Amino acid sequence: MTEITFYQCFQTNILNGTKTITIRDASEKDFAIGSIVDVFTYEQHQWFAKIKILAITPISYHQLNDTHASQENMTLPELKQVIRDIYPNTDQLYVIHYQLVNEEERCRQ
Ligand SMILES: CC(=O)Nc1ccn([C@@H]2O[C@H](CO)[C@@H](O)[C@H]2O)c(=O)n1
Repeated sequence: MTEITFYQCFQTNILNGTKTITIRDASEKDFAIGSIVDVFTYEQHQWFAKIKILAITPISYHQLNDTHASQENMTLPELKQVIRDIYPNTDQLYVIHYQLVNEEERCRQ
């Protein structure tokens, strides 16, 4: 998998580095660790960044804690609500840690 989409409302937090994880279901758990992935908005499919996949860790919904919330730049209740809205019937989730790839790093490829 070489691309990922995010809801447009998260674009600012991804670009300013305050959101450093995303939590997805099994359909999006198969990124290669260390790979660089193009990031698009979900709504318009507009490219806005490249990220490097650092780690992918299984987690169940009830294990979500304040650390995950702060890595999402949300409160825990906000995060749990967002995840329930996106994945209403899924308990098995995956935390994807990523790092924004800047221009310099991109040119070193
Ligand atoms: C657009 C699409 O296909 N799917 C998703 C799925 C999740 N997310 C965000 O990841 C975090 C945890 O789920 C929260 O910040 C979510 O809003 C997203 O932006 N887009």
